[in-house]
Amino acid sequence: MSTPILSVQNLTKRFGPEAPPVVHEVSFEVEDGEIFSILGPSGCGKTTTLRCVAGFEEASAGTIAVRDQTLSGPGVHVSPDARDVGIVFQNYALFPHLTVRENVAFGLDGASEAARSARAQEVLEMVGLDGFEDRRPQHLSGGQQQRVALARTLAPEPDLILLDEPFSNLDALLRQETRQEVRELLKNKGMSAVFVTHNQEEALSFADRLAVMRGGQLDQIGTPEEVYYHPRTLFVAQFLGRTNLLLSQAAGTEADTPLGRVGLNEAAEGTVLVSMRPEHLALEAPEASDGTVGTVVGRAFKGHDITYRVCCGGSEYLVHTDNRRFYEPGDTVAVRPLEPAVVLESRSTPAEVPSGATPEPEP
Ligand SMILES: Nc1ncnc2c1ncn2[C@@H]1O[C@H](COP(=O)(O)OP(=O)(O)OP(=O)(O)O)[C@@H](O)[C@H]1O
Repeated sequence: MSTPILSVQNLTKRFGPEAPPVVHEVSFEVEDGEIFSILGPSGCGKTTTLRCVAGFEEASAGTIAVRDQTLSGPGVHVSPDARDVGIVFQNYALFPHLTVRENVAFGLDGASEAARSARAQEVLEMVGLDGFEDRRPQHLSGGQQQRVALARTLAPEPDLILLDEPFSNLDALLRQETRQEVRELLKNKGMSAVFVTHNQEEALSFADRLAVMRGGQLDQIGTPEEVYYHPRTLFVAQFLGRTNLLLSQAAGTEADTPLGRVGLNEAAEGTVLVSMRPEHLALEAPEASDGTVGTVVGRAFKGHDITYRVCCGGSEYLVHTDNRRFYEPGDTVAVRPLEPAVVLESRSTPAEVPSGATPEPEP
C-alpha cells in the first residue's frame, strides 16, 4: 500500500504537565486524495487534534508525519509555516482591507506580483468567483467568503488541507451547496483533506472516511456506511442518528430480542445490547406477519417517507418506512426486523440502558 499522506500515531495533547489530556493516544491515517472527517461533540478535542497537525500546538506525545516527513515527534516540532499544510478556519480569517484577489495572492510567496496575481485569478476561477476579484470580503455572501478562504488555501497547492468547521457560518441551503462544490473541487484536484465537524450529516455526506471522537479518543474509524450501519459502541450508534436499542440474549450469531429472534452482525454470548436503525424495521399487517405485535402511537410524515413510533411490550420503537402503506395512531401492527442487529460494545453495562428508541442526537 502507498504511504499515507498523513499519519497520526498515538497523538496526546495536554495543556500543562499536570492537566488531563484533551487528546489521548489518537491514531489515524489519511490516504492520498482522501477526504477524512473527525466528527464529535463540542469539546471532544477535534480542533486541538487539527491544530497539532497544523503545528499551532505542540504534541505532548506521539508522532505526526506528512508523507515521509515527521512533523511532530520526540524532540521534533516543525513550525506551522514550514509544514506543507493549508488550513481553513471556522471564521475564514480574511483580511477586510484587501480585495478578494489580494487575499488569495497574500499567501503566495517567491513569485513576482504579476505572477501571484495571475495565480490568484486562476484559483478564483476554479472556485467560481471570477468577477468578484476586486470586491472586499465584507461585500460577499457567507458562501462566497467561504470560497475565498478556500481559494487562498488552495492557491499554494498544499499537499494536505485542514478544514475546521468550514461551513458552520452558512445557512442550511448554502451549506449544502457549498460543501458539495468544495467536495467536487477537492476531488477534481486530487487533494487530501482533514475536516473537523460536530455535524453528523455533514461528516456522513462530505467524507470518504470518518473518525468518531469523544472525550479525546477515537471510538471508531470507517466509511460513512460502516460507522452508520455498523457502529461499534453505544456512543457511535446514538451520535450518528436515531436508532433502536434492544437488550437481548445472544447465542452465537442469533439473539432473542424484544422484537423476536434476530440474526446478529457478529457472534456474541449472553446479555448484549444491540442496535437496529429505524429503516431496518418493517411495519406489516399483524395477520400476515410473524413480526412482534404492537400499537402505532405516533407518526411523522416527511413526504418521501414516514417515521412511526410503535409501542411493543411497554417500549417505544422507531420504524422508518416508505409511504406506500399508511397506518394511523391506535392501529395494531407487526414490527419485523429486516437486517441483522448490530452488537454494541457498550462502555456502560447493558442493563443500565433500556430497550427502545434513542432520543435525538446532540447537538
Ligand atoms: N489553549 C488551551 N488551554 C487549555 N485548554 C484548552 C485549550 N484549547 C482547548 N482546550 C480544552 O481542550 C478541550 C478540547 O477542545 P477542542 O477545541 O479541541 O474541542 P472541539 O472538539 O474542537 O470542540 P468545539 O467543537 O466546541 O470547537 C476543551 O475542554 C477545551 O476547553
